[in-house]
Amino acid sequence: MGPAWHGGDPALCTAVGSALVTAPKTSLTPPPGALAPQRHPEAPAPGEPIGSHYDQCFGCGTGQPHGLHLQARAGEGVNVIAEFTVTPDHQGAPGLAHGGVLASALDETLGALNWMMHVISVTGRLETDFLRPVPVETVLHLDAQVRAVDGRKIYCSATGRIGGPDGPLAVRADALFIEVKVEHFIDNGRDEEIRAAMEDPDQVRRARAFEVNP
Ligand SMILES: CCCCCCCCCCCC(=O)SCCNC(=O)CCNC(=O)[C@H](O)C(C)(C)COP(=O)(O)OP(=O)(O)OC[C@H]1O[C@@H](n2cnc3c(N)ncnc32)[C@H](O)[C@@H]1OP(=O)(O)O
Repeated sequence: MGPAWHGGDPALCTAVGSALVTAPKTSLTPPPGALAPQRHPEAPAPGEPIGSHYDQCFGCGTGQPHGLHLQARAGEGVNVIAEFTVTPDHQGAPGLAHGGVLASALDETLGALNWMMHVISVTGRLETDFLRPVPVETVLHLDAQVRAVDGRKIYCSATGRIGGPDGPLAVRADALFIEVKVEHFIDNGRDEEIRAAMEDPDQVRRARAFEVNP
């Protein structure tokens, strides 16, 4: 039997060895009817730090010893700004950051946009361009913004520059985040961590802040 083409369109499918990889269900370009993003009235003020959403998060958790310890701040629009210092723990090639770590930094910065809209969303798709090598001890200046919203789909982009906020572009990403309910985590997370999170008043407060979305 031949491959089942995605949506009947052969151009959307790629055969890789004996496996079949279907192209993404949605483009990263917002459709014509998509709406401009709205900054939530209770979003943090411009420049205000956006706290960690979970202290064990690899991207932003203060209690995560192996994490990136990214600290994002609210931007003026529906955007956030963050800095990430590449350490020897983050190497791929000698003296250079691992691409997956840089993608994580972009992903985490994009995730912090949740606070600007008071929406809980998770990464559905993340497309990353690596434009320059990023040496150890570099401070990567990250900027993420929402471009458009279409129902549960949040179209967003992020950049990482070296040497300063206006420095050379080293990495960039376009992403599609999908809005979810808090049950997404409760239903899918390992019981042990879910129980601990639900017994932590700070964690419950953070989850409730996300849920308020008039
Ligand atoms: C407490 C505070 C915590 C706050 C937590 C904040 C965390 C931030 C952390 C940083 C960000 C992360 O790393 S988050 C972790 C990494 N991501 C994940 O684990 C997500 C794993 N994936 C999933 O759970 C699922 O696939 C979802 C939730 C993304 C979507 O599933 P679903 O809810 O059933 O929705 P579904 O109908 O499939 O999709 C809805 C629409 O989106 C489109 N869509 C879905 N996936 C894709 C995709 N990959 N590429 C293109 N398009 C897609 C569909 O075509 C559809 O379009 P249409 O038909 O409507 O047009």
